[in-house]
Amino acid sequence: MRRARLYRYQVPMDAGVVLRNQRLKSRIGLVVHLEQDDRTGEGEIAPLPGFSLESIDQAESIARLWLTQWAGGNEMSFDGVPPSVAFGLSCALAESDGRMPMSSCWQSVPLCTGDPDLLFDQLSCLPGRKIAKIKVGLYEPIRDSLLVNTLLEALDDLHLRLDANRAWTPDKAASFLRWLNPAVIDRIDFIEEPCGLPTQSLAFAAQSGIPIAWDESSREPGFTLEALPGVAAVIIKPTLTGSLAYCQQRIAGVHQAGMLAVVSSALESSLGLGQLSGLAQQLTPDAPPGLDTLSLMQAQVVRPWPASTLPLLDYADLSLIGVVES
Ligand SMILES: O=C(O)CCC(=O)c1ccccc1C(=O)O
Ligand SMILES: [Mg+2]
Repeated sequence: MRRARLYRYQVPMDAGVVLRNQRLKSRIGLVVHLEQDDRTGEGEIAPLPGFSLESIDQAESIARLWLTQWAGGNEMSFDGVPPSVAFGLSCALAESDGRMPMSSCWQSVPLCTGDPDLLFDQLSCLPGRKIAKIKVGLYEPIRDSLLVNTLLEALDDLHLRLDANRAWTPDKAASFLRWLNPAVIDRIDFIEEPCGLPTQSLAFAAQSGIPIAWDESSREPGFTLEALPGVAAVIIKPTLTGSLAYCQQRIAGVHQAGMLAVVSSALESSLGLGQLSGLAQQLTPDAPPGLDTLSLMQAQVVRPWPASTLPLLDYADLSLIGVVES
């Protein structure tokens, strides 16, 4: 017996969540619940506006077609299925086949908003190497340098990941560097996409000695996985990448090229974040994932993230939008 249920959730976001210059008022996604005889599996399909090429409505109709075929007993593939749909469906399938790693540590690199006291609290919960992430490039570069200096000078075992999301011109990147304390530079693990163009980011890495990581670039056509000088890591956002098998293959490729693969959130709900946590534990044990985005939402969905105090939406709180069975 195969049965699939498809649900839609809508969760309000915190007022300040802006993605690519567009305010994200609420997060809309799908939850798929599969049953195969006595085994079940769940997955989340949540295309991210401004990042995913597929819309939520397109994702929904493709998921429906796929699930109808699956429930009819067909052997299924993810060829041509958009990334968010392929990722969510493949996670649900892997769970129902017992192939999905379950999270046991629920770890994430904390996203630091600039309040050092808050960061100290978050870091005290992290076992092992102290590492946090800061978004840069939103204000003047000097403000970013001074914040990085302050945090790294205050905590001598802290390491930082920075994320500029391509915000800097080469001039701005240079002024960031000018105000940075040279003594703390070696505790910046990497900066994601400092400049508008990949070639400018590579030049920044060479000039500054700060390793860079590819995020946006790694999902652009024509990108090749190679460890260019100064490139330390590749960010993998599974919802923007594809099926579980494809993400695994991608991560293996990053490792083979000699770089760090870092699993990261595309603002999934607590359900998807929990699965990403388990995947990261299994596939990238040496690189703590970037999953600290749940606090941008006002509720959790179906499965709780243990440390979160947000209210939990149950299946009864979601809209059931489809059931297919064999
Ligand atoms: O990577 C993380 O630590 C958090 C996730 C994150 O930064 C992010 C989440 C959604 C869309 C874009 C981004 C980004 O990399 O800027
Ligand atoms: Mg980024």
